[in-house]
Amino acid sequence: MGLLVDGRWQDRWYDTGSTGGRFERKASSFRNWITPDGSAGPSGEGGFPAEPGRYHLYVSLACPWAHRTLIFRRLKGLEAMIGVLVVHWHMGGQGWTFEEAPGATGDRLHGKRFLHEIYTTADPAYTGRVTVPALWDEKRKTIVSNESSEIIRMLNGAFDGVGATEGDYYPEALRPEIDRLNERIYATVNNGVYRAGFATTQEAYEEAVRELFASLDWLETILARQRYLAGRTITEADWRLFTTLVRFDAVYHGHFKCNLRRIADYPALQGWLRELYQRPGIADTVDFDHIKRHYYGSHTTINPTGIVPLGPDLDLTAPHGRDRP
Ligand SMILES: N[C@@H](CCC(=O)N[C@@H](CS)C(=O)NCC(=O)O)C(=O)O
Repeated sequence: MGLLVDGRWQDRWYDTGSTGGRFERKASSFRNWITPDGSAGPSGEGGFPAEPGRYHLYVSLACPWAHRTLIFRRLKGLEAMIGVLVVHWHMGGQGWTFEEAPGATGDRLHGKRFLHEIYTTADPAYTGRVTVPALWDEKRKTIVSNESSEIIRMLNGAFDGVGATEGDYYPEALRPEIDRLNERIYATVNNGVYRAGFATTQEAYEEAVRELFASLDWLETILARQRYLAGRTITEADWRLFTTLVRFDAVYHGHFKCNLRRIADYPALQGWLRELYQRPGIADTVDFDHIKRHYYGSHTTINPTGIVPLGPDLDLTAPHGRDRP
């Protein structure tokens, strides 16, 4: 685990010393947008038009943020238009690597050994963390974006004119509601599990866990009365929550000590989780082997032995019982 400083790799764990033991996630650095015609998006510069075959996603199958982008690539039928490169599940002293492993692809595009070499190809003087997902432009040889929340918006809309599957997961009419849901879910659930797991003081840990379970209780009440988070239609808000909850009982409950309750203890959340998991093509994007080995094996400050637990026995293929409008 480490980061790049002026284009040079340094092996360092997160610094929580200056923040009272709290883990604070840094903002992503590459913030350009693919748009239908290459005009500039909400941030960054223009020049990234939607073109089949031009862009590739660097992902880890373990990572919930990268998982969002794999799901949107599948939902929008972009498999033939956007390539995928999968890193090895272990994140060690050199960060993410392209070492061979079942389910990893290696760097078929550039033949690099480490993901940080992709970042320095994009920007030789890059300073910052080397994270997945990273959306690569093979034409301009740069990273378009390494911010998952923005990559899924691009995949949702930018390729519609060049043959993407129909479907809008961020429809105009529901945007205020989706934004409201995302805001709380990001802070207390998606990032909340990391704030709990990477906390280095009791106080910081407890604060994160209390907020996390208050949010899960709130989400349970929403999903007990309606099928999806924003109502009758599935939206981006559901998929963003899905990638955290599908990992919850397998890793966050044990490894990150988020153990007041399991998702299996929440009837509505569990049914909703199963329903999303059982949607066409989604189970193929979930790799529990990479997920468990990555978390338990890579975070040596939390789990020094690197032992990966055998359980739990998850049953995501059981009937979900949510066939109502
Ligand atoms: N805000 C980013 C976060 C991405 C992120 O933190 N990915 C993790 C893997 S789950 C990573 O690559 N971490 C490496 C590091 O922090 O050095 C996004 O949503 O795309």
